[in-house]
Amino acid sequence: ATYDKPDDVPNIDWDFIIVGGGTAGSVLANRLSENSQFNVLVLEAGPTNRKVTDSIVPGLEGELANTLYDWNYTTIPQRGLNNRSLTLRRGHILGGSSSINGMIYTRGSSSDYNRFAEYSGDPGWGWDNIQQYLRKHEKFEDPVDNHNTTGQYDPAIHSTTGRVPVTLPGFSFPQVDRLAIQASEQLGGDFQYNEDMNSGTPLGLGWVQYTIGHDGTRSSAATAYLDDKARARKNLHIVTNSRVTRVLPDPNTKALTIRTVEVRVSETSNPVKFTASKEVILSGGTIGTPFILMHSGIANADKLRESGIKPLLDNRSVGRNLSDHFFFEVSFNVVPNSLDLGHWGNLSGDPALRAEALQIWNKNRTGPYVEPVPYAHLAWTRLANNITEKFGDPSSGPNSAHLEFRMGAVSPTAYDVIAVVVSPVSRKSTSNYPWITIMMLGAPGGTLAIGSNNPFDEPMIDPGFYTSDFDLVAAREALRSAFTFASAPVFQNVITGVAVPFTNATTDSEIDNILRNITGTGLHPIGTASMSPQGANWGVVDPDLTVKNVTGLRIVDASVMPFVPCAHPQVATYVIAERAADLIRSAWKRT
Ligand SMILES: Cc1cc2nc3c(=O)[nH]c(=O)nc-3n(C[C@H](O)[C@H](O)[C@H](O)COP(=O)(O)OP(=O)(O)OC[C@H]3O[C@@H](n4cnc5c(N)ncnc54)[C@H](O)[C@@H]3O)c2cc1C
Repeated sequence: ATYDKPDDVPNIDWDFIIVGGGTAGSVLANRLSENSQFNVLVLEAGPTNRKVTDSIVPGLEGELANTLYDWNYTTIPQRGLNNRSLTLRRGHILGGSSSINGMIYTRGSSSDYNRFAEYSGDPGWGWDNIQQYLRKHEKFEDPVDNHNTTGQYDPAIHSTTGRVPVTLPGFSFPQVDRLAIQASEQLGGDFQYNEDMNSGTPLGLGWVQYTIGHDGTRSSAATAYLDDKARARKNLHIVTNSRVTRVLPDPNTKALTIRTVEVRVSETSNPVKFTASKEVILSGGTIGTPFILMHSGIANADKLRESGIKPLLDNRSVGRNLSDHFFFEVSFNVVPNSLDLGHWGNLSGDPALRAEALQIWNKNRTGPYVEPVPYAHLAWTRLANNITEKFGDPSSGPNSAHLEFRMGAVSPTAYDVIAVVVSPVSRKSTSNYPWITIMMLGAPGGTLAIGSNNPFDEPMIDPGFYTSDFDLVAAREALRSAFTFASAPVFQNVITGVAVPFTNATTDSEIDNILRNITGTGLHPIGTASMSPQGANWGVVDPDLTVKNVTGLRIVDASVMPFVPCAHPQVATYVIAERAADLIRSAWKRT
């Protein structure tokens, strides 16, 4: 059943309460309620995903920014970015960020998962073991336009029996696609063709895959895991517009036990409480989960006291270790009419064309709106060894990338350039948890946005881009690689030169200043409630994702990843949630 306010929820003995019906939360809701013995309650702060056209139509993804469906976070001014603040979008809707994201489907490298396993001491997070969860999660389908996909992906490594529809681009500019493939053939090396970047070895250039179905609609955790069949289960109850402000301790137990949540619809509404007999599972995401923990008194006790919050448990890792990707765009001017974009050349700039694209999508689910901005190819590359030797290697191993390039004849603002979007994988410091980035509870000498103890205040988010030498060196190298790509002979009669703002930049310091002015967040923050080995005195959760030194509380979302994978992280999030469901079910089978 679904409800749109907590007051309507019937009085039931809950086994599990899931906080956040986002990417991971929706997976858990489905998998745990497969057992009809378990009563499952999902509390989601945002509204329903149903009938939200901008979420359903892939081409309208950009329209979701800064709406009711977005938490609309802003980072604190970034020292490394000439003091600019960045917008940090997060889904505020059933399905969470999977309902508003860019739908790019990338698994990362095998060593990304093997590093999770080694770091946590649990081989279950390794690449071999997660294959079963990839199979449960993915449902590969033919692309919308039914084109011949031979050589564009490797069917042997994809599942057609999971829940989330995934496909290849179903709308393309064939001439532009040929240019990318020819450039790959001509350049080889970093840009050599990789038939399927989701094999565990992502390096090279290949075709992008999307969480979009054969029917040309977005597949999200909500559409795939909270479908009509799941919603009809008598033991699954989903309530939207319900913001969890705190989790509360059981006053009757000696050891810290947390199975109660406090919910408020608005800042002025009365709190409503729900209690689970088995577990409360936090799936509020990389920002939402540590935010709830902090307001509940689980974080650095000194910082909590400074904010007027009574500490329950002193855990200095909560909210730290945030890692994200950063990105910038490099555009190249082209010879007029050298790109064959047919009718759609000015899609992003012409409202009439956009209306037409939507009309076509509505009529038969085809046309340019079957995709977000149509980048047909991605490339994943590594930095040179002399750089990683000097600055350390933030990647998980030699088959893992440092840089991602998204290439196409499109940029978010124009279709008449060759655009290469570059996402260097951000630096991850080598020691444990030094990279504080959600500084909700105070930077040294700073003031706090939640010093008021008000869970409706904004968190202070600090991704810390370009505060280490590595970041700028990596970004400069990424820019050089983009130039290398554009120098492929196949572009000789197409590209006339790099566009603004890089046109006249020659020295490192000029380039650095531009990078500081244009770099944004890749929208991939992870790690603020990271897993660590069982019994470690750092980290937030054990490898089974139970919160350290607390009974009854688990965390399942992107915040538990100790490292950001060399990938857009939704697949890793889905996989973590699928495995977590197994861990939870087996934990409660034994009792
Ligand atoms: C605009 C955008 C584009 C992206 N593009 C891509 C992409 O193309 N490919 C890719 O792989 N990844 C992409 N990502 C990242 C990816 O979507 C996320 O990493 C992933 O979905 C995170 O899943 P999660 O379960 O951790 O959090 P979320 O999916 O964000 O779920 C958290 C849920 O908890 C709810 N919540 C939070 N706090 C509370 C509270 N106090 N009470 C109740 N509910 C609460 C939220 O409303 C939300 O529904 C993108 C993200 C964004 C925002």
